[in-house]
Amino acid sequence: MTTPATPDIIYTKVDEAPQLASASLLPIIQSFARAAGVSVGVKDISLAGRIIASFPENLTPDQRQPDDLAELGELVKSPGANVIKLPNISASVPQLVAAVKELQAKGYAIPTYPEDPATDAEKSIRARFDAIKGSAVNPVLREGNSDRRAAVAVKNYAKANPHSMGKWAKDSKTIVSTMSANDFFSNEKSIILSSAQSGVARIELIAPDGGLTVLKDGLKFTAGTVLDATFMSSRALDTFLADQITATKSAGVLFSIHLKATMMKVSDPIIFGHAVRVFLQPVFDVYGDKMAAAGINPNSGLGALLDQVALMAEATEIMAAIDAVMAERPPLYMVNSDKGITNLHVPSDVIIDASIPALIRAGGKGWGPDGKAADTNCIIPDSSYAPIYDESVAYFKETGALDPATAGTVQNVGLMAQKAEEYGSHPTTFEIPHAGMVRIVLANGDEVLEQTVAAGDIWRAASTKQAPIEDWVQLAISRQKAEGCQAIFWLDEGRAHDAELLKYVRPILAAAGVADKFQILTPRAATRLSLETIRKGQDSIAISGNVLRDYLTDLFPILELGTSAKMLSIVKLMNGGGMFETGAGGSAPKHVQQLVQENHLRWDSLGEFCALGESLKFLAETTDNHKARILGHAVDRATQGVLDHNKSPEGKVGQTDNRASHYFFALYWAQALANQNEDPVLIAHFAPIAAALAENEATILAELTATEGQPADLGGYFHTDPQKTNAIMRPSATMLRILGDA
Ligand SMILES: NC(=O)C1=CN([C@@H]2O[C@H](COP(=O)(O)OP(=O)(O)OC[C@H]3O[C@@H](n4cnc5c(N)ncnc54)[C@H](OP(=O)(O)O)[C@@H]3O)[C@@H](O)[C@H]2O)C=CC1
Ligand SMILES: O=C(O)CCC(=O)C(=O)O
Ligand SMILES: [Mg+2]
Repeated sequence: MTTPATPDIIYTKVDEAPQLASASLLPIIQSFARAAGVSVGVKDISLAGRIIASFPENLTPDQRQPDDLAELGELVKSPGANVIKLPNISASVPQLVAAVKELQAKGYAIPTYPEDPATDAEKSIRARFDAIKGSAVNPVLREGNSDRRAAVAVKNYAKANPHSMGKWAKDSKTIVSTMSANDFFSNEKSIILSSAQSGVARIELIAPDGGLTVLKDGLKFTAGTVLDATFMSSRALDTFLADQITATKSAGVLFSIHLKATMMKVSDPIIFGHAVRVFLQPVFDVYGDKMAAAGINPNSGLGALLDQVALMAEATEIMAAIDAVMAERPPLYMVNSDKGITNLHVPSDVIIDASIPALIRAGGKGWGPDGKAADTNCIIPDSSYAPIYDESVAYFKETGALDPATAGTVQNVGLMAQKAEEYGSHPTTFEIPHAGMVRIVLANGDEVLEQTVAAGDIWRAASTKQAPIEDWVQLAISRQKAEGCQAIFWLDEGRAHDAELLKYVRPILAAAGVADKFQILTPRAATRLSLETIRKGQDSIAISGNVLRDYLTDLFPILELGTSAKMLSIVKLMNGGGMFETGAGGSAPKHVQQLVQENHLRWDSLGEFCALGESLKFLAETTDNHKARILGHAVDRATQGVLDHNKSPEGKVGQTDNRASHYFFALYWAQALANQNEDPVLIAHFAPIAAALAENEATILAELTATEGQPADLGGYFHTDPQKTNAIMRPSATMLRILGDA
């Protein structure tokens, strides 16, 4: 038996809006690529696909599917990798439970998610679900550091067509609140491992009576790794949250908590659970035991809590107690005020990297329960990165909103390779079961990074390997050289982890003779300087660790471009391949709701266009395929065409939507291929296609929009029906015929 050859380019099947967009765009890409002898394959990394792949023994042979994520995880380590990665769902428990329910209803005998696994069988099922939960995809694929920026054409378009910005009032009551002690930032310790210390290590918790619990065994560390350990005190967290409830109420603003329960999939759902519990403290004081016995876990959010309380014998009594407490509390920042969905309903609804920039873009306003915009207390318990938002809020209060028509740009070079800083993985985060001392015991017996902890504290270790750090600094040097602009390492010498990173950064810059081209500033100071720089119309490169990479590549794009969906996001894989992430944002669940209600998809595929162009040019470079190069340059011209002619999707029925935007992309792409003069075969192939697409514009657009305004049936949410999705996303028979797909 022969194994099929790996396609030249791998496109990813994901979820929600980007997957709907792919149902329209990918066949266009495949049809164009085929003409140039380039194959584009698909790997399924959707939440439903990953669940199905995890339980083969429960499924019939035709329901089973291979573990595409594992295959891709291997592929990205090979020099030939060329992957276009779209944003996928990083599932919270409520999303995971909903996806399983949908699959079960479709006849897939997937086990139910065990909230409280008791038997060995349940524990093993739970372990499989835990591997699917949270940011389970990106950390596996990101075998390289991150280069995210707005393509020049995209930035110029944003300047010429500035998006709306809310006004900042000098007396805005919006603030950022964070802990001042006993959090991850203040408790952090960090070391660089020597070669004697490398090898197998374990994490132990020692009780005051000497009893020893091994929290984790069999860890493997390489020499040169930066290893950190820190913890957040649960008692300090609860006191902080209770104080914030009081302070928010007296300030008369909205209460909001901003976390990253997806990437920080162990620590942040626990912190979120503390917020739910402290907000409803009087209810938990009276009914906590009964609620726990009914299987309620506040970490899953207020939404799940209310659903489960409704099933309890004491439902009426407890609901009345909840209503009474809520009436006394400050108003909550809302996810959807029409539907009564609060900030505390679902741990993954409010995701810090997107939520705070959206609020800053709106002039410091969040949505309240009355459906009106209001000033907000943005609560970010850990103080490691809260200063960037605090400083942004302070800066805009002082100087007014940024003007996207004149602002320069902040690009990002992010330390991301090989799960740097454990962002997105977290095999070494624990909710501490009893008081004692946690320490890491290294291969040579050294006991390091000791922390004294109490029951309930959230302790975590994070490691960052030497090779990715060195690669990141080199990437920063080459990006600064290419741009010639300001470049800042966002590192705080006073923070344990950053101080260790600087032990690598400074000598590499000095050896390359470029130390004078870079500044090293704390995140707060770097925020201020970068905002001042772009306000003057100049550019800056933010060189940051993994968490700030995530935060900054939403913050600046949302201010400069209106959304991070338009970003160019390149992952230069360390073993030589390339991964091209589309945009820097997520999977826009709101866009799916709109499609289902009125068959209009406002997802903008500009991120996909940018990634596709880069992927084709990279293929041309690595395989010396000149047709791929022509195809790639033509993609850039098509993207420019979509921008120049204002053919990006807009929000309302009757305006251009995703499908119509793809028609124009195909038209401009075909025209660019017909009008080049390097490859006659491509000209001969694409000239008639370009002509037919242009001649039939009115017919195609009419076919694409015929059912706009009416509800659309996708036959599912997490696992949509392929035929139904195809019918909705490719409704133009004329276009299918021209592309040879009918
Ligand atoms: N790389 C990845 O795989 C990532 C995955 N995620 C996942 O995505 C999901 C949703 O995350 P969330 O934080 O809500 O953020 P999203 O980025 O999905 O959505 C925030 C808002 O940004 C706008 N937006 C995002 N992408 C586009 C686009 N292509 N075109 C137009 N507008 C866009 C939309 O605004 P409007 O409503 O105004 O149109 C949207 O409501 C989660 O499951 C999360 O885990 C999140 C980040 C990255
Ligand atoms: O993987 C995730 O959950 C989100 C990733 C993300 O937000 C980013 O990398 O910008
Ligand atoms: Mg992000």
